[in-house]
Amino acid sequence: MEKKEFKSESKRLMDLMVHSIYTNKEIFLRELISNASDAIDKVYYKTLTDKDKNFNKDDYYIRIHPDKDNRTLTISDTGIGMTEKELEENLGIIAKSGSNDFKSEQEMEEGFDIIGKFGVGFYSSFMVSDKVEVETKSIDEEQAYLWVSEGADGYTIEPGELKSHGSKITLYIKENTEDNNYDEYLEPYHIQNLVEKYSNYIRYPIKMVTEKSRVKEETKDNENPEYETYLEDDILNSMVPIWRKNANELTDEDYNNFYQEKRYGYDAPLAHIHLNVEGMMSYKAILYIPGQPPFDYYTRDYEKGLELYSNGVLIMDKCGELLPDYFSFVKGVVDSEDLSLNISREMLQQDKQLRLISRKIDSRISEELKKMLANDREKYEEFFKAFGNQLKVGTYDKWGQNKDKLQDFLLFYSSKEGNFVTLKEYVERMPEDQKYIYFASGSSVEHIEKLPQVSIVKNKNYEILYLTENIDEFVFQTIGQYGEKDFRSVSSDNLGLEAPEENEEEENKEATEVDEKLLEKMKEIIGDEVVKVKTTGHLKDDLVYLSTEGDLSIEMEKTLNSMPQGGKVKAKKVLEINKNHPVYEKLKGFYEKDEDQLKLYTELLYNQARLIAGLPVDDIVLFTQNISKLM
Ligand SMILES: Nc1ncnc2c1ncn2[C@@H]1O[C@H](COP(=O)(O)OP(=O)(O)OP(=O)(O)O)[C@@H](O)[C@H]1O
Repeated sequence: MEKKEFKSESKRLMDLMVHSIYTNKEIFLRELISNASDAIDKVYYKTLTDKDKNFNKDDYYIRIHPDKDNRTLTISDTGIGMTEKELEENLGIIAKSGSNDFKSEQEMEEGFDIIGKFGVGFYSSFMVSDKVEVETKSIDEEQAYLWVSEGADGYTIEPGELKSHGSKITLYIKENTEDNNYDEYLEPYHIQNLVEKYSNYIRYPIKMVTEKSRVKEETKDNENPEYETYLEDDILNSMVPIWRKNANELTDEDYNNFYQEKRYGYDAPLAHIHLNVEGMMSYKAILYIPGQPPFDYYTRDYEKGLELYSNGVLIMDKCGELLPDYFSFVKGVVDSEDLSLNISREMLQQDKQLRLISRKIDSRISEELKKMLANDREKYEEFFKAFGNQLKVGTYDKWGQNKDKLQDFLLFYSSKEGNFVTLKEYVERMPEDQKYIYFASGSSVEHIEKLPQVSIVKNKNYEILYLTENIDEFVFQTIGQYGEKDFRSVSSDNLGLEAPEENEEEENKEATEVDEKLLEKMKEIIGDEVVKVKTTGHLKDDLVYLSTEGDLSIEMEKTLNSMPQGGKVKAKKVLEINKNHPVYEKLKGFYEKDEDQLKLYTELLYNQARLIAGLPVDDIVLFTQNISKLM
């Protein structure tokens, strides 16, 4: 029989599983049970939407069967099964391309937590097995198939023997090693514990035949009664959905386990919200704020939404209408008795009841975040690191219609304390004479810190917000004003600062005729790339920088021009020169006496300023030749 190869990335992942450094191997059972439960959900849904099919509750269950003699553990379900093509597509490739992102071998060795980040579902079974068989029959096909793999080498598919739809996964459990006791995955009591820990709220019965002991009926009146063992089919899980329970019956661990079981994320959630609403519209919901963004979160592939149940029946696994875009990271379930089972996507959009729920959800998430920001700053910063960009997008999205709501959730890095502050905190501690909320943009905090124009504002003892994300300046532009204070870039040609005291005299006698002519000449040399060349008395050691006139900053210019359809926008750049620097005196000396030197110096200064601003130098060879000339 032909052996097929896994697609290359799957092969790597498989290798990783087989030689797993991941200590939490037991999660394989949760993954397989969740897949089984999803497969039954799919049949259930099919029967609800297809009048010819009936769903008989007793026919749907998951069965676990450990067999110590053969060292196998079997997990079977009566779900939808897979066709041959689906087997190939689902188990031959890792559909979740995010797993492809896992980095170098070295990172793998260092314990790069790929499972924590992406989840590996079915493949996790190779952490505990030498060989895995999947026998499956699709509800839509007569023929069953058997998929077999011993790991990274590949897999085979041949006809199987199952007669009714569903899947049967057989794991050939590894032998014990020094570090790992694989035997326990064949122990019924251990399996029972794992199911309770990870899969307790799976909605279908998880059955296992267990051996029990009892007093023999005929000896029960004896002084020393005899015992006998017998087999009983047990249901291992409680099945009552967690959202139907009272919040006070549940612990954080229960909520976290449910989150894991539902595979909302593979991390621990930062917070959960349990809603139990009675009234015009009655519903229950559990919402989570995850700890980490899913691998595809900031891509187009990410689909927001909550699971929507109608009285315990899953009707949609990602109902986007329930969440505003700015909270698209939230995961969870909503279950309402008042929703119709046959609700369609189109109807959902206009559904008043759903809008009622979504408004409530929106306000509860806001409340939760406010609480976190006020009471647990560390956690909030962790949250913001993960999802802050989404809140920023939300602030400027839709013409800023949600800015008032979202602006207080934003954090920015502050020059003052070297940590993150809110706009409120910034404005509240502004000195009285400070006119603006100052910000500086650049690729990193380290880069921004060194900008000449930053030192100007810092010397005044004013706090500066450091913006390192492309979107940041657009957010400020959308917010416009905070606490009646305007935002002002430190690269603006008008910083609203008093003239430096020690230079006051200098400042006043400014702009002699020579100065003016010199600056005009320099502007002429540089050409249209700048709108002006001017002097500044605010710089200490630095010689030049580029400021801008008007609303469009250099950072915005970069961002806009890097977009796929980005046109050629141009910020109105101003070359600012430190008039107290000896080089400025030199320039004055060159004026009218040595035009070539003036040209050389001007071009060098302009290009230096471009480099400081993170802009490319047009003719880098000429630039270096010019430096060489001076040297
Ligand atoms: N017991 C099963 N019955 C039917 N289909 C299954 C079963 N197990 C897995 N599959 C199919 O194989 C696919 C891949 O499973 P896998 O566990 O690797 O990822 P997933 O469940 O899609 O993702 P994740 O585990 O990250 O949520 C599933 O999406 C499903 O279509």
